Amino acid sequence: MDALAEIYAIRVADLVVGFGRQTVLDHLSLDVRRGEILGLVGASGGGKSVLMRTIIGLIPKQSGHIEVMGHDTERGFGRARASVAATWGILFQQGALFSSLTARQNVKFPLREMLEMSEQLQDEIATAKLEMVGIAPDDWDKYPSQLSGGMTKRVALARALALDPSIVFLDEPTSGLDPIAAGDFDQLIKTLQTTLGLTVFMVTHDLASLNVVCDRVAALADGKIVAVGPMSELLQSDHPWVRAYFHGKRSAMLQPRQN
Ligand SMILES: Nc1ncnc2c1ncn2[C@@H]1O[C@H](COP(=O)(O)OP(=O)(O)OP(=O)(O)O)[C@@H](O)[C@H]1O
Repeated sequence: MDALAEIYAIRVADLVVGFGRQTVLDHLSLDVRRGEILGLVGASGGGKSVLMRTIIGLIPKQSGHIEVMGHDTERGFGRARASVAATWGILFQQGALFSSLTARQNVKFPLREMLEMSEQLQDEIATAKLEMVGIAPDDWDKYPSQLSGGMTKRVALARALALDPSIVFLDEPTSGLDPIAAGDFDQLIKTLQTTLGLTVFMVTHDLASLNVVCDRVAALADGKIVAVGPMSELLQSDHPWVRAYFHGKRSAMLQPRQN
């Protein structure tokens, strides 16, 4: 493995992705360091989900280069591709739990699909993951419709962690949660980063999450990453979109009002 692959979990270089005549990502480059929590911000419809989905291979790229944990994601299908895919877990925007399966069965699902192991071992791993994300035993056999929004996100996170990935992709993990539940979820992500050494790639509009949990923040505008660095640096950025995002009317509302 080359020296850069030891530093970076994800390397995206000169990536172009589009649909028909629309170019969404226009020669975009971004490196995500191993073990960091990277927050991705950008305008609605700006291409954050497209970037995430292209990295994990759900959307084809037109050109450019993507490497995950030192592997070119394009090279080799079958076994090699499966081993790359097993290095990440994904929490989609809508939680996306299977509604006909209980919390525990949802977490068992990837174990059953990807590994050969006894039912008992699947149960043990699933319950360990549910405990890790703070779901109490009374809730393990509930169906998604019986769980709160915050619990659903936690179960979805437990499922994303089922195969012990080294990277997790989170698409707006705190959307729809009240500020207390969102703060608890942020804390959980931070704890998992430190205890498991996870690399976290997180799309979010949540200013508090960006400020509290992200080691670095990347801003996507006009199909490119226009600024990347710790939040303190992003706040100093001269880029017009980044300035508008962090210093616009809504973020100003976070400051106490001067009467
Ligand atoms: N499968 C697809 N086919 C065609 N167009 C698509 C597809 N997926 C996304 N797009 C288009 O790509 C653009 C970027 O969408 P994307 O979902 O990445 O935005 P986003 O930055 O995640 O927005 P939001 O913050 O609102 O979730 C949009 O114009 C969208 O319509």
